[in-house]
Amino acid sequence: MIKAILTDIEGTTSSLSFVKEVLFPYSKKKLRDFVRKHPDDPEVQRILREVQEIEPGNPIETLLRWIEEDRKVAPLKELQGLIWEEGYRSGELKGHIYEDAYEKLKEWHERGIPVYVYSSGSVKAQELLFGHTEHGDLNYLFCGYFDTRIGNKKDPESYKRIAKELGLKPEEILFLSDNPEEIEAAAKAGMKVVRFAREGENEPIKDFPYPQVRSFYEVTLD
Ligand SMILES: CSCCC(=O)C(=O)COP(=O)(O)O
Ligand SMILES: [Mg+2]
Repeated sequence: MIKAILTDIEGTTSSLSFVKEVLFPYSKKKLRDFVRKHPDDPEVQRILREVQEIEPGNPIETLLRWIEEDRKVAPLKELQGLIWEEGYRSGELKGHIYEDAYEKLKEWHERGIPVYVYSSGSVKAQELLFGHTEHGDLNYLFCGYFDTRIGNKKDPESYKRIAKELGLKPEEILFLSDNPEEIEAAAKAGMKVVRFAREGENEPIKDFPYPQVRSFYEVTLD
């Protein structure tokens, strides 16, 4: 029996194009200035040090390249969260959520089914996105958030760790994602899984051994 739902963001609750064509370019455009304006901010300085530990050299150039390469690296994701915060607060950014995701998440919330988020975006970035949607602040729909600090999304161990943190068996959790490698990792850990192939974003994969849907309306908890 499913006791909790764990959902990805990009390509699942929210559109790929919002992340790739709005959020990523925004962080790329603002990164240099943001770092320059925060020379004494301990969090920014800690992030820059962590970047240099991963890759020695100029951390700003490294971060800009990582954005281009869509690297899911914790310090990049944390810095992006800080940069996006300014955009959300000024109203320049609005978090995207698909209508079907909004409706189904609301329904699950009303039925008392706990929903958690697991995204490569930092926890702060996740809360900002859902905190600034056209439906207002939707963070009440979620019981908790996980990012890559718990582990890589393509590693089955990350899903076992999440289940342990939630005090549940992996088979009691339903994981939703558009990424087939994440789906395979979660299934390997023992979770129930559903892959999202949203119209115009992803195609269903032929002979994929797990269920695939076009929207949240097709997700059932039996
Ligand atoms: C939290 S919004 C930004 C999403 C992001 O930075 C990203 O890399 C998307 O990762 P996901 O795991 O949600 O597909
Ligand atoms: Mg995704």
